[in-house]
Amino acid sequence: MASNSGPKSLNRSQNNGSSNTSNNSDKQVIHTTSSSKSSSGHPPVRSKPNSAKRSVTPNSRAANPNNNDDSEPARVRVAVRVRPRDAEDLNSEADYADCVELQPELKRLKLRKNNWNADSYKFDEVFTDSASQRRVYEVVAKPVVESVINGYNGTIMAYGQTGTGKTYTMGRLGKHDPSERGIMVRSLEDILANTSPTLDTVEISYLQLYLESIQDLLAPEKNNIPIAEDPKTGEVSLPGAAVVKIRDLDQFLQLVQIGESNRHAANTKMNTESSRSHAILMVYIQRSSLGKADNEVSPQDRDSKRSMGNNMNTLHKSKLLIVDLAGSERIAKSGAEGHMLEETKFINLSLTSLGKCINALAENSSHIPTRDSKLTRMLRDSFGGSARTSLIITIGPSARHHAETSSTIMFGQRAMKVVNMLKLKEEFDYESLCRKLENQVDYLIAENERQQKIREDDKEEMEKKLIEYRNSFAEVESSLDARSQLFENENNRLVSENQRLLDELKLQKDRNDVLHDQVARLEMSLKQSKQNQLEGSSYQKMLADTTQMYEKKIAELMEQIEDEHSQIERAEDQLAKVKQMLSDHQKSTERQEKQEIDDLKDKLQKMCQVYDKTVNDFQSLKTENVELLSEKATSSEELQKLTQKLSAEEKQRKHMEDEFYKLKKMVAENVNGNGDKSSTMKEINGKVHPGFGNSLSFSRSFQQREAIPRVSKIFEEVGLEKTIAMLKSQDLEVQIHAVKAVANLAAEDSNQEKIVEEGGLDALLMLLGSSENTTIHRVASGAIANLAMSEKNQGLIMSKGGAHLLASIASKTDDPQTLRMVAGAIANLCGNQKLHASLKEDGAIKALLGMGGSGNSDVIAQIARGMANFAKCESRGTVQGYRKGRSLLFEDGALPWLIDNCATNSSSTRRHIELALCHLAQNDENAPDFVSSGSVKELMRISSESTREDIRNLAKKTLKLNPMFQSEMEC
Ligand SMILES: Nc1ncnc2c1ncn2[C@@H]1O[C@H](COP(=O)(O)OP(=O)(O)OP(=O)(O)O)[C@@H](O)[C@H]1O
Repeated sequence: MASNSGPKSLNRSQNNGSSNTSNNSDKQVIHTTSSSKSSSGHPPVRSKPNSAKRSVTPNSRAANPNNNDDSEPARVRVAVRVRPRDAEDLNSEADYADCVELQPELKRLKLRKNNWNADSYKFDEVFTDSASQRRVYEVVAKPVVESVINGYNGTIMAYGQTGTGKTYTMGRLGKHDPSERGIMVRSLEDILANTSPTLDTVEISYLQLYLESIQDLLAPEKNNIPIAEDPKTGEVSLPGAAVVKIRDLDQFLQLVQIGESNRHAANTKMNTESSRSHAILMVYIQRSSLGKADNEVSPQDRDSKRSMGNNMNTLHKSKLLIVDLAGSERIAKSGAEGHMLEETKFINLSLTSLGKCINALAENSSHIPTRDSKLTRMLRDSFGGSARTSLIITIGPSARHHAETSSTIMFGQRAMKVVNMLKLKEEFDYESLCRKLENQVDYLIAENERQQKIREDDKEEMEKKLIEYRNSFAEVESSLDARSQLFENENNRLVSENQRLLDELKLQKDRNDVLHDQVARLEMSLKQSKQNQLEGSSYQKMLADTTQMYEKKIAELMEQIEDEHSQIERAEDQLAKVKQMLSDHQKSTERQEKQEIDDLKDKLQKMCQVYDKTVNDFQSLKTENVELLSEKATSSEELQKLTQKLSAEEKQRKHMEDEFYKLKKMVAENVNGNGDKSSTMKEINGKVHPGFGNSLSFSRSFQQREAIPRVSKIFEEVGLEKTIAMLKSQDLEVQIHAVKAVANLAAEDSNQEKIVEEGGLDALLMLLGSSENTTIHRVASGAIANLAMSEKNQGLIMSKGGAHLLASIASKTDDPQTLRMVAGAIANLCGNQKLHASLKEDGAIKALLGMGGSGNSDVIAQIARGMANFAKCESRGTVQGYRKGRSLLFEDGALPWLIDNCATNSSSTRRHIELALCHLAQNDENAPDFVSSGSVKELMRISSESTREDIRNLAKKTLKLNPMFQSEMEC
């Protein structure tokens, strides 16, 4: 009930006109604002009357969809209840029909005006005399109770004539029969069931307003309790009243019982049990949002908590007033006198005042006379305020009280027009928050002190450890410095050592290659020597024949001398002696030569062994580079020893030659005395080739150890010209001896020019073309190979069809030695770029590659050398710009041959092949062949795996410069 001093906005009346007729009442509107509300228009409350366990409805606080600042309009709800007829009514044979006609299904009540006329009134509910206490509670009180539990203020009030059942409806305790329990008990039952005994608080005050004095029914000594009003909110409170916290329903029942006993009751004529005071039960509920799970707190509460920075305890404070008004009877009718009259006046005063306020509210008056009585002051919030209010008006059935009944009905009708604005009251629990913060501060202070103590205790220990750590760190640091320096020194040493080893390795490789070439040549010489050795017997025979021829000539001379100087016996004797001496010496020489040959054979055998050992050593050197130095030293030492031995042998041989010439000279001198015949010998000696007998290279000397004494005699006799002429001999044996002699001479550079001049080259080529003898082929090819080392001779060989002849020989034989010689000859020719086209045209390149089919490593080595020579010349020509076009080698299948043989075990051969590939790859016009044949991979392998750094660099450079190779590498 808002007063003029209260907020104007809270004064609302439903402007739907009068409801005293059925037509008007149909226009009434009941406002509902929440979909969660029950059918009665209020949020549901779970009722557990018989349950000892108290629980909170999870969503009970979500009833108000509006936020805290919004108000919700709610009209005062009014129900009418008719008391059953009592004994007096029965005695007077009063009938309802004489006064009211109930239409509960229509929620209407007809008040009979006379026998033919009645007024119909619409209420929110109409209870007949048979309505149960439970139903009345469910319909009238429970919605208000739910609202209060949810934080709104609420009022449930009974208004009616004395004896019509107000106290029965509101205050019945039902101690013996729970079904008899009235609204007070049932309300507390629901409140306790839906609040938390630990988090929420339920308290009550029980008062009566008697003679405009507020008395405390729980503390009767408290009388005339003043009403306090908050000037800002208009909140009414009774600070002097006892407030008792309710633990359970039994406690509440006891308290109410106590209060009832203290309630003043006076007999009146109308009702000896009549209540002469307004009884007011005030229930205070305080609910905390703390300690609840989010699903137990309404969204609004959660939002509110968040907006407060969380952890702020939100308190919902609400108040329920359950008012059992004193009876509203007429003074005259009640017959009250004296004190009772005074009571009645005050009762009527307060009720009249309440009626006026309600009328004013119903008529939307600007003045609400709330201050006219303490009752209206106390109920200020219940009518026109922020509380949800339900009013139950009680009427009797008797027509005798028609006027009171009518008055009561009209009171109820007017009350129905009052609309309150419900407002959720929420405040923060600063007290508990303060307590909590204080506790937290205490805890933090204690924790801080504890931590401080721990830190102080640890500080000294930490400082000690810090000093220790620093010392340790310094030690470690200096140790690290020392180790770092050590590592750096060691690293530098290793780097330089590595570089030195690399240099040494490179040197050793170079030496190895040189040595390998020497060994190859040595091997070739040895093989030739072997061959010569095999043919030694023929030379011996020839020597014997020669000797025999000399003896014959000597004999002839002697006969001539005898004929001419037969008389000179002394001379004959002397000659005989000389002859004897010569004979002896010849025999001796033969023995010596035989012995020499045997010795040379032994030495050759030993040398072969040394050679084999050297080869083995070199093989080991290839795989174990570490042993290279020692092995090479051994080999070199052995070779040096052999060279020295051979040199000694050569000296010995020369010595024997000199002795032999001396003897012959002596013979000659002794024969003719004046040396006339010596001219023949001189002539012979003069025809000896100037190079013959000169100091030769190691290999050359070695080859000639057996042959030279005999060959020298041949040349002494026939000379180079005749020897070359002997190449054309019909006698195969002579041809063979001659070709071998020429071949031996051709091995020496200084002899080559002379050989060519004397027609040796032509003769050799002729032999290649005409002879079918394998030895001739092999030896002649070898000789041509040697001659082909000279650029001048290369041109001659080619111009004389040498390449074609060599190719022809290659196609005829499968003798590896012959093939090796032929391949070597062609390989030498390949080193002359001017001859390339002819070589190709003459089939020499094809023949060269074809010889690889022999599988002989020596032949393959010569082919590889030829390819390298050819490719190198082409590359040089291309770079210098005098050559263009794709390599001539490719047409004869050189590239696949090179790729196929690239993995050879021979390092020398492999090096030649790698060189050939790299040179070929330098010509851009060869690149498509490389790409299409997949040979770029081999170039990539060479660039990273070749044992020769210069070849690796050449391959890298080639790959880098050619875009086709680059794109192929990216693929
Ligand atoms: N609905 C009811 N069912 C049965 N008995 C009832 C009912 N209503 C009232 N009574 C009985 O009627 C009598 C009067 O009721 P009650 O004392 O509650 O009236 P009242 O309106 O409170 O009167 P007063 O204003 O004088 O206090 C009581 O004996 C009560 O038990």
